[in-house]
Amino acid sequence: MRALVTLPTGDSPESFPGRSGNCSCNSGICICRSSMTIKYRRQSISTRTQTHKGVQGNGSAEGDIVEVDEFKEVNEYKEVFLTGSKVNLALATPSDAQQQDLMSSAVVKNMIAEVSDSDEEDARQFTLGILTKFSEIRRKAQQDHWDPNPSNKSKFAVQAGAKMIELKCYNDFNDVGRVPGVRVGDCYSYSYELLLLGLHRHLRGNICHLSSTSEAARTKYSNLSVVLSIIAGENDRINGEKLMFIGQGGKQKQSRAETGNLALMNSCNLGLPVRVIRREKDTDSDTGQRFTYYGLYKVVKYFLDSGPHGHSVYKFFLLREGNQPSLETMLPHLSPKPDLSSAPGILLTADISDGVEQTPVRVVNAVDVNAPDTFQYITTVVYPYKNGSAQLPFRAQACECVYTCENGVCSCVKRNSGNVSAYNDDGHLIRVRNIVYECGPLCNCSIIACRNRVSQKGLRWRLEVFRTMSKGWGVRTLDLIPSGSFVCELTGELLTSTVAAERENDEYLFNLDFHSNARARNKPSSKSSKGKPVLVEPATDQGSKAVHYVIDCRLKGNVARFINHSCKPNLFVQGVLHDHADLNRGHIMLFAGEDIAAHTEISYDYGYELDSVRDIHGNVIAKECHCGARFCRKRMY
Ligand SMILES: C[S@@+](CC[C@H](N)C(=O)[O-])C[C@H]1O[C@@H](n2cnc3c(N)ncnc32)[C@H](O)[C@@H]1O
Repeated sequence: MRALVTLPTGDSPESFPGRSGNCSCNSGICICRSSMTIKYRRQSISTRTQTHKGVQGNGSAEGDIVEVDEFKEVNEYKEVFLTGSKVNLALATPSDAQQQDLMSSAVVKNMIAEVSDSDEEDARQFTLGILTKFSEIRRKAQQDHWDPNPSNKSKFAVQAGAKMIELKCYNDFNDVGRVPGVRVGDCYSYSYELLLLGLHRHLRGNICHLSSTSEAARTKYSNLSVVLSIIAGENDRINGEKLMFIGQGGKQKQSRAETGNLALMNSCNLGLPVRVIRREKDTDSDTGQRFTYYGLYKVVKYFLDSGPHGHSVYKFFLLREGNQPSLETMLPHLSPKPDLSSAPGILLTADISDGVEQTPVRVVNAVDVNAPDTFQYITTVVYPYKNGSAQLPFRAQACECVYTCENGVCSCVKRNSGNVSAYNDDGHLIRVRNIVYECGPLCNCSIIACRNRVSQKGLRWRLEVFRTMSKGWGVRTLDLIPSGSFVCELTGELLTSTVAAERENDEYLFNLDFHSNARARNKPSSKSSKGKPVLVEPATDQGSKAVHYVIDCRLKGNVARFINHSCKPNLFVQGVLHDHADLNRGHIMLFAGEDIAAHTEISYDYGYELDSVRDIHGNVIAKECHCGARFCRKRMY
């Protein structure tokens, strides 16, 4: 069935659809089903407005650091899963007998917090909420105090981290075991992120431990200091399930059995799990490094050995615990050249684009024996042919800029509403617009250096097509994608709706709804359901008779053809013009609506209205939705 790609319907800041929650929005009308959802929606409005210039409707100026109540959504999750009675994360105080067990190295059960699926989902949302808020405050600080020196970027993280702590927007989970909401394979760029999530509570030290005088140590761990987490760096040898970790000290003198080393010895003797985070160099990361959560390990032995600085050091040998997602599937970079024959049913192809994309797109199946249907992989939209030539849309206007394009100078940038670029200096879309004008093939500026060409440079993030349990194929990201980043275009054959109606299979048809949006825009007095005026787009050079267009990506398409619908999507659609000027045929670009953790399925709202699909007799056709979102509508249409 044909999906209506939900296009932005106004330049009002609330139209950042990745966070639309329980609202279904179409053609400027949003229906929100509960007051709670409306509240969430309002919160996402206010957090997004941080990057806007001028005074917002709620009276807060653009430069304001977010107010405390904007963190309510995050803190509400926190209340539910951290302090609510539903989830018992805290271990009960052990009886004497239990303490004996602890002391005799018995495996401590319950250390991997047993959390139900729905509570885990709450915890996940809480976790992602923290990351999103942190990145929003950090980006805002960076934008306000622009500093061209990349090595100074960390100071904005420090400011943002301090602000998050001041606002009490962090996870205060402070115990041994798994942190709910954090998943194996999650990647981070900043040590502040680890701290705010409660994953590793030290900004510099590699061993994070509970002190022996802490409440938890006194009640659960026999007055012993025990380790919560360690960061394994370059000197530590990690081979998937096995880790040789070098303890503290050993630089100036022999390392001693104290502080972190002692806590690791205690964890070993008590048989307690330790969270392991791997630190690696990563040139793609803002900080030049990446932290990846590898899961829970147990210290199985320790010994004194010669260290890299000539003094003896304590070395700890750790083994990964069972019952955790396998590292091979969660961390594909562990096996850069996967051997297809050794993993039948898991890795089907290392690159479904067959080299056409600059970043390979893997296909994996851990569910059944199916493989994706064959299709032609294309990176740009294909236009229909008539009388032997492609029916190309109107020519785009071009700028005369030399090298790069700046606000107030470039004629393409100026075509955007407000006369300013839609992107910030990091190339993130600042907010959703009716349409974004980028520079194009006729422009004079440099294809590489121009900052107004964000969505035409192909795939940047590692995406993976995977077999879902109930939705066929889906797409997940293998990288953390920051909010506002361009993810991919939806390519396919561009057809008129009349031609598309004759196509047999309509599962991969996407309506381009620019026309109805344009109609809404042409009524200056029209109001969205929230009472905000819909902004009027400047007059366009499109023809008087608008045609409805549809993209069919079944036979020709790209990775976007596998992206599923969600009632709480993490992507949103932004129409972009760069190589032509026809508003009815804008490029369908997908952007991240929030920080998307690695290994998360990516999704957008297909935009169906319920009961809008009928058979030839007029009977409603319903299709179940399996997006699994907390407030799923239960039906796609
Ligand atoms: C464009 S395709 C998406 C990729 C598709 N899952 C596949 O296997 O190729 C759209 C189809 O995917 C399925 N789908 C997408 N999102 C879904 C959801 N939330 N619940 C159930 N099915 C979904 C529906 O069958 C829909 O018609």
